[in-house]
Amino acid sequence: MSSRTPFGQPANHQVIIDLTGDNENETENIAPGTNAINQLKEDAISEAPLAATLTHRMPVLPTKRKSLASSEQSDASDSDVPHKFLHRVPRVSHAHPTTPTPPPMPKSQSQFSVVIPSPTSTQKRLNAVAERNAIKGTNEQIFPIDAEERRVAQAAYPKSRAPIDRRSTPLSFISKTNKPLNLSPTTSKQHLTDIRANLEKKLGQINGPPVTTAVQSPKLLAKLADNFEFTNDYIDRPGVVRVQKEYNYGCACVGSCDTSSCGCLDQEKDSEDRIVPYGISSADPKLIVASREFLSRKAMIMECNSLCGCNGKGCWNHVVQKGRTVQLQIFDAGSRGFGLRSPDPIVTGQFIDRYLGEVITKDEADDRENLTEGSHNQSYLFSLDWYVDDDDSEEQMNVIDGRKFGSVTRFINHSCNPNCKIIPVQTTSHADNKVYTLAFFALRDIPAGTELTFDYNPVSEESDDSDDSDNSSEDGMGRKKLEPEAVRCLCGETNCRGQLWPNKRKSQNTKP
Ligand SMILES: C[S@@+](CC[C@H](N)C(=O)[O-])C[C@H]1O[C@@H](n2cnc3c(N)ncnc32)[C@H](O)[C@@H]1O
Repeated sequence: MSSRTPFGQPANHQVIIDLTGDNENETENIAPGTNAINQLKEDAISEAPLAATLTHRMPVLPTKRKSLASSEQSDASDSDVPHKFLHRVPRVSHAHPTTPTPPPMPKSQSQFSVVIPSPTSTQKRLNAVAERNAIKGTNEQIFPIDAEERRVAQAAYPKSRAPIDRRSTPLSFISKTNKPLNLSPTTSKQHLTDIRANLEKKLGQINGPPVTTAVQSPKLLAKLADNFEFTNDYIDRPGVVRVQKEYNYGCACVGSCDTSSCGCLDQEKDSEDRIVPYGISSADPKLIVASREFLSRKAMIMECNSLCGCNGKGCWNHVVQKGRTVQLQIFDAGSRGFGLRSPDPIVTGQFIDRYLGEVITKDEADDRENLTEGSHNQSYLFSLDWYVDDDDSEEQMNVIDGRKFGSVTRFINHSCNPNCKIIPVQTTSHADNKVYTLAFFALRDIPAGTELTFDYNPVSEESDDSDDSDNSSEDGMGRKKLEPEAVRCLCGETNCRGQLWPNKRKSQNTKP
C-alpha cells in the first residue's frame, strides 16, 4: 500500500516547513509544527555551513534543462525556434500566493560558506555523490545538449490515437488470474455473485485507498470484471529497454531540497531560476500540490529520487512516487462507457493517480492498432512522446496500452472542459527518456462525486486553428466541421469541440 505520509509530522517533513517559515505571512498557512519551526531554524543555522558548501560543488545536472514559460508559448507554429523562450516567468510563489511554494533558502545563509575551513566527513560523502553524479550526467549520448530545449517545445500530452477495438482480436498474452466470465441473458444469482466477487478481488489488489464501483447492471459488472486486469506498475513488453541504473543521477541537496538550487528541478530559460512544480496547498497545509502556475505550463515534473542527497520521502519533491491518496470509484457514465470519480473532495493541483498499462514499442502499438483499423471503440493508448523531437526518436518511442492491463485511471473520460490534466513525471530515473510516469493532477477543486475528466487531444484547437485559415473546415454557422468518422464527443460542455480526436492520426505528423 502506498499512501502519502501526512506532511509536517516527522522531523524530516518539518524541515520543509522551516524553509517556508522565513516569511511571517506564509507561516499562517502552516500552523502544524510551528514549535518545531524555531528548533529547525536553529538547526538550519547550525547546519548552514554544511549546506552552503554545496554551492562550491560540481553541478549535478548533465545539461541545463529548460522548460516553457507557459502553455501559450508553446504553439505548434514556432516549436522549432529555440530563441522563443525569452520571457522570464515570475517565480511560482509570487505569481500564485494561494499556492505557497517553499521559498528558497535565505541568501544570508550562503554567506557562511567562506568560514568553512575544511570539509567534514558528511561533506566529503556528499561531494563524492555530486561528483559521481556529475560524471555520469555528462554523457552526451544520454543527454544531448539541446534535447531539453527541443522537448519542452512539445505538448505534455499523449498523442491522439485512432479509435481501436481489439475485443474480437486475440492478443499475444492472456489473463492468468481470472477465468473469463460469460454472461448469459438469464444470469443466475450465483453467477452475479461470482462476478461481484471477482471484481472485488481485482479492485482489492489495487494499491492505495479503496477503489470501488457503483455499477449495478449485471452486464456492465461482467464487462468490468472480465477481460481486464488491474496493475500497480508498468508491465514492460518485449522491445522496451530501460536506461541502466548507473546513468541515473540525483541532486546534491542536504535535508529538504532547496527550491532555488535543487539539481533535480528544471531551470527557466535564460535564467538560473528553477521551475518549482509543487507548493503547499492553500486548502490543506499538509498537502503538497502542483502549483497553479505549474499547471498552466507544458513542463515535466522532475521529482527527487533515491540518489538525491535530500531526505528521501521527507523531501517535498516526492509526490507522485508516494502514490494515490484519494479514493476512486468506477461508475456507469452512460453512452461514454464507464467513468471515474472520487468520493473524496480533491483540491487544485492534487495528484490523483498514474496512468498504467503495458509498455510497448511504437511498432507494437501500431500493430495493435492496425488489428482493429476501421472499427471504433475505446482507445487506451498513450504515447510516451515527451522527448520525441524527430521521426527517428518517434520510431523509438514507447506507448502505454491500458486496454488489457491498466490502472483505474483508464476509466477517465474526455471532456472539452476538463477538471484534470495529465503531466509527465520523472520519479525514479531522471535519465530515462523512453519510460517515465504519466500522472493525473486536478486542474481545479473537484467536489466529491464529480466525474474526473481530461482533454484527450489538447493540441487539437491550436492545430485546427492553423488549418482553418480559409474557413473551409467550418460549417455555415461558423462551427468546426466534424470529420465524418471521428469519434463524437459527448462531454456536453458548451465549448465542446464535437469529436475526441481527429479522424486520422493527425497528431502523429503534427509536432506540437
Ligand atoms: C480511456 S477510455 C475511457 C473509459 C471508457 N469510457 C470505458 O468505458 O472504458 C476512452 C474511451 O471512452 C470513450 N469516451 C471517453 N470520453 C468520451 C466522450 N467525451 N464522449 C464520447 N466517448 C467518450 C471513447 O470510446 C474513448 O475511446
